Amino acid sequence: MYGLIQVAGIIDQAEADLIIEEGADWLGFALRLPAKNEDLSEADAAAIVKAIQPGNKGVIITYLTEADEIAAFCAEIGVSAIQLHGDVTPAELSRLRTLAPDLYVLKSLVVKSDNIDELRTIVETSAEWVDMFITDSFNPATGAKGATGLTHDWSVSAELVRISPKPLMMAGGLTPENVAAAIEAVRPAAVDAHTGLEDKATRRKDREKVRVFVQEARAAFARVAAEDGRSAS
Ligand SMILES: O=C(O)c1ccccc1NCC(=O)[C@H](O)[C@H](O)COP(=O)(O)O
Repeated sequence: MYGLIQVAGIIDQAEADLIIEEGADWLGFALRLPAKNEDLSEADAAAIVKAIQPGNKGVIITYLTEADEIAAFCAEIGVSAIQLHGDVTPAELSRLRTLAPDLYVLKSLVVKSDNIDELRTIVETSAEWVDMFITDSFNPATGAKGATGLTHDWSVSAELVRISPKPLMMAGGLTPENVAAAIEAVRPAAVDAHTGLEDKATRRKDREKVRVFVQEARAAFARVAAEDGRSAS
């Protein structure tokens, strides 16, 4: 899987439609967060997921950590992919693989100023049960691990791409302006953005920002694929 584009933080059906119309692949729904500050209800997320056509995919983004609860929640919402942002142990990831063998599992690697060794260990101990890793940014001021709008040290993401046996999605402060440089520097299999695609006043996705983000990402993936002698999906 190479050249995938995810847009996260879907608020409603109109936003999901806009993102698909502008060419993104996967839609991320942030649900069951620790701060309980979800942007939409679980019922609304389930209805949007149900309407997604083959070729696109709905992904739950969550802090759940228990395999039984994760598998049951995915079945309830009707998704076939989950992005785990909490501290899920390798044992729970292994149990999740047994409980839901067809579920596509993304595991976050939250980059801080000094935690590369910890992230390397997560990759080594979890890769067997993960389909894709996602690097993201930590905000030391708030403790937030996602939707921070902050970039992190891209050399850390690039190192994780090099050592991971599984593909890596890159996130954290990506925008239409920096996504091409990020893909060229880090060489991830996929990219994800949330706040960098929002209109600052309304906090809703801005069609032009989504359009340019997708165009810039697709062009950069194609350039990197050509350089590396592989084909972009
Ligand atoms: O998207 C959220 O609302 C969210 C909330 C809490 C944890 C993670 C969350 N999202 C994970 C993502 O995939 C975001 O798109 C990613 O953090 C990038 O966000 P941004 O830096 O705003 O582009």
